[in-house]
Amino acid sequence: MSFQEIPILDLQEAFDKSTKPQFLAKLQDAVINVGFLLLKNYESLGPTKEELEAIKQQSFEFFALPDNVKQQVEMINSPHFLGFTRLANEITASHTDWREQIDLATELPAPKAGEPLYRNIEGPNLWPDANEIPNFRSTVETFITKMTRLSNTFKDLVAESIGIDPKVLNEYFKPNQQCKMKLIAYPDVSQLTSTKSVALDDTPETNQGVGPHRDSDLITYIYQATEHQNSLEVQNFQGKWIAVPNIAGHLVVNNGQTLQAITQGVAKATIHRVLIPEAGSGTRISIPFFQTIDLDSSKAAVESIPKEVLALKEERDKKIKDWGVDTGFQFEPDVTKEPIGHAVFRNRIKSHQDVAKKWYPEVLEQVLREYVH
Ligand SMILES: O=C(O)CCC(=O)C(=O)O
Ligand SMILES: [Fe+2]
Repeated sequence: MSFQEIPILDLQEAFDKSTKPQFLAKLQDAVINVGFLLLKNYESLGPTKEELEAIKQQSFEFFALPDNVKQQVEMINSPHFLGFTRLANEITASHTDWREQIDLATELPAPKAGEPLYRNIEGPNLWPDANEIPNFRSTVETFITKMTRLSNTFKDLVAESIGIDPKVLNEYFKPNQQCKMKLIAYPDVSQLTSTKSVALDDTPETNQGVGPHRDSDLITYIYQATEHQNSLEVQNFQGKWIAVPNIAGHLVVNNGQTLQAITQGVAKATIHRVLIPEAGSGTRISIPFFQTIDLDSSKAAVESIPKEVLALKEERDKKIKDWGVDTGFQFEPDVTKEPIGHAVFRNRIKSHQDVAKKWYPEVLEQVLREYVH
């Protein structure tokens, strides 16, 4: 039977010699057989309770800003796919996502002319007007700093749990590695009655906050900031949707396709989705942080994975094959052909076609030819 619940891990167990083996065993099982876990007791590296509360407050403030203020930082103004996406203007799995969001990242300069196009994934943020929301930038930057620190340690533990020397993983990173994040607001269904879908002729009857997808990054860390339950769901390998419990102080951690690719498929990038919050439950705020690797990396998968670990992967995949469940089209990285940035860039183009039309019309055309709705 495929997983029926999301395992909970206590990060402090990793820092005590007597509990580390059991921590790594639980982590290995989560990474190979689930693709998701809940993480607690991470404050020594990650954000504190107060810092989480602060970013939640800034999210509410940001989404409450007048439309014209939010639209000053609309993603269409950024060749780096950073900035605000208005409600119902994003597509996943051929349907409208009933959410609004702002994409933010480690503050980096834009690439120079002549560099590969995909390096435009990196660049400066579009910060909302500080007169309107004065504490926004500093709160976001603190959050990025803390999450970067936590994720740097956590990826080493993930590597260790599947028998990879963490030093090998470090070769996929560069100094000042970009990390990305989003503040997302999912209005509850009662707030969506007069809203029109921008991208497609769709209605909230799809119940799609965000459609089924795999993340394309290395590892994602999600802070479910409001108390909504039964919103974020994970598809187990028999096709059953399992709700990710929302427990105060626990971060959701999940594998992305990059981790899957560089671990020879040992780590599974599990499909997940978000449902529209129930009427009267209020707007759901969620804050995912995406740990990414050097876009220029063409380094193939790690070779030095122990046989016992590869055997666990085979065992899992054999069952998935028998169950016959997998869905969704996405550009999957194939580092033997192109640097990882190639696939990441094309996934951004597919998700934000209006931005792509303005900045990369030719690549958009290619992407649309390869991708059938
Ligand atoms: O809203 C959430 O909790 C998760 C969102 C998500 O899966 C994503 O943006 O990739
Ligand atoms: Fe996701």
